Amino acid sequence: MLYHVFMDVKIPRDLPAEEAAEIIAREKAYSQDLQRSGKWRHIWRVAGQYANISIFDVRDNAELHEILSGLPLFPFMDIKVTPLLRHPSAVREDDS
Ligand SMILES: O=C(O)C[C@H]1C=CC(=O)O1
Repeated sequence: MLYHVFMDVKIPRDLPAEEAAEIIAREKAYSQDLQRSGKWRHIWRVAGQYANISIFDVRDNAELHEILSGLPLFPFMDIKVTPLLRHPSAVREDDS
């Protein structure tokens, strides 16, 4: 199943810089592993915001929840999930 996920990052200002940098480095490695696996299909920075729009291709809601709740930045993000399905007018074969 495909999911559109909006992640809005809100790192508290009083989090020590070293701790924040360590969490961000772990987040990057976690994200890149999932991108290489094909489960995290796309990630785009939202211009002007510390936020991203991502597309996940996972088995079901439970797998998506497991992945998102395992994000090192999970405690510091607002996340909105939109499940997607193929549009009946889509012509591209890879839109599913
Ligand atoms: O920077 C972000 O958008 C948050 C997060 C998502 C992947 C990653 O490496 O960082």
